[in-house]
Amino acid sequence: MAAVDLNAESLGVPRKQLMESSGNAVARACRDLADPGSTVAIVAGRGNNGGDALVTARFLKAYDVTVHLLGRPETISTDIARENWDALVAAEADVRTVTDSADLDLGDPDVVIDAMLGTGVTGALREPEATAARAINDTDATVLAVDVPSGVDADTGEAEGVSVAADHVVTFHDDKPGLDALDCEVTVADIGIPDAAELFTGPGDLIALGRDSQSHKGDHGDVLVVGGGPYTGAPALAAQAALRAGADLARVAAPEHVAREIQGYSENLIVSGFSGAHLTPDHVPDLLELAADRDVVVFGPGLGDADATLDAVGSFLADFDGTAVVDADALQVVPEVDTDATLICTPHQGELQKMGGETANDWDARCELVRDFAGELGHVLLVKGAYDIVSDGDDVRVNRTGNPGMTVGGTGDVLAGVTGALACVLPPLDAAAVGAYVNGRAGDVAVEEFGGGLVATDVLNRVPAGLEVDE
Ligand SMILES: NC(=O)C1=CN([C@@H]2O[C@H](COP(=O)(O)OP(=O)(O)OC[C@H]3O[C@@H](n4cnc5c(N)ncnc54)[C@H](O)[C@@H]3O)[C@@H](O)[C@H]2O)[C@@H](O)CC1
Ligand SMILES: [K+]
Repeated sequence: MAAVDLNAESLGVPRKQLMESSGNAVARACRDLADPGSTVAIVAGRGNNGGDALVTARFLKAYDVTVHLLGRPETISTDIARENWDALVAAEADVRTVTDSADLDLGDPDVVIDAMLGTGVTGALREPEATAARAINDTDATVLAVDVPSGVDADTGEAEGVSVAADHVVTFHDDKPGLDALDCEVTVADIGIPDAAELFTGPGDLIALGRDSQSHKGDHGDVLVVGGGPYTGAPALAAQAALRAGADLARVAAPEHVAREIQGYSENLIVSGFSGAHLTPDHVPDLLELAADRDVVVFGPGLGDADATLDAVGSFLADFDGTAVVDADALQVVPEVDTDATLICTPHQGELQKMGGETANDWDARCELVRDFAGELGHVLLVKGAYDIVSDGDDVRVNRTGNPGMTVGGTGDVLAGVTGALACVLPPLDAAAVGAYVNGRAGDVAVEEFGGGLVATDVLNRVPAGLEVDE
């Protein structure tokens, strides 16, 4: 939800606007439950759940409303909730602060609006919320909960201690799985979050990458790039991109002549050479062994399409059961392979067609075709284009970052490496979507700097900027 929020904000729909819609939706539900003139007690916590109900208070002019804030106003935890509190105070609404739960006096209201805690709850209710929950449950009032009954876990429907027993819940944007288990009426309110905030990748998608300050070397991934043969730069680009995207280690396995050259490019990479000019089935047992201890393998950059190479790709994938990003010539092998591996395939339109995938001019149809084909393959697809389409056969995400300057050779290798690094720390669909987003953003930063004439290393070196969360 935090990701969707930030994406909505980047689309011009800020959180405070969502809070206004949420509060309004709760007021609507309250009007359905009680006639004008009824008494309404709002019990508000200090987070955004409370903030929603502070908005509700403004929308219930025809009712006799009292707001009980649990805690001192200075401890309200978000700016938008505090602004809504200040607005009630400025308007001389009937507001009270409760610092000692023993002082909470709800009276005998017709409706209690429970806005103590929503999705931000952790663990059992503390004081004064626990006592307040009992007080709410002890009234004869109809209890209307905001988003989730306070104390209840929105995902499981369970509570660690006391929780509010609600008659009705107005929940926002989407059904919460935990609410199905409760004995109360649930209304899902549309609060104006654009569908685009979920379909299109955005800054919110980077939240999942937040690093733990206690993290150790190796926590962020060890990536193996298998590539090179007719092309030498591609595997080096992919491996360096993996490092730029946060992997702790990047290794390359390539034919000896490529391995020697790569070692010359970058001291940051670990390189293993194998005999001959290109990959052949003879190399597969060693590669499988090398791959077994890695988090993710990026397979394909610069491998070429010699028959023996494609045979080797097939036999590698047939025996591999880890996670791999498959790119370039290796892609055409995927539809024929029966594998237990988790694959993220990164074709452009031409490669998609070579794999047997179809495309359409109509945008929606194109997304549907990618979803169906991903489902058929049983793997994640990231189809590159002006808009990148990502699907696991179920969900579809679309990425709009990037620019025409990125059609230059090598940017696809950078994307494969970035996606490989992200697949070490994110589920495959997210890794593909965030990979496309970050790679495109890196290209956007590069084009802003150079104006045009981009080369792949420009994009590669701006991957860290692509990963930066805007404040
Ligand atoms: N897109 C969204 O996510 C939207 C969310 N909205 C509202 O925002 C809510 C989430 O807001 P927040 O993230 O601020 O979280 P909450 O308001 O649910 O709770 C946060 C507060 O609860 C305290 N707290 C946590 N666990 C506690 C416990 N066991 N006992 C006592 N206090 C505890 C925290 O210290 C913090 O002050 C949603 O439930 C919803 O009502 C809406 O404003 C609209 C949009
Ligand atoms: K609540």
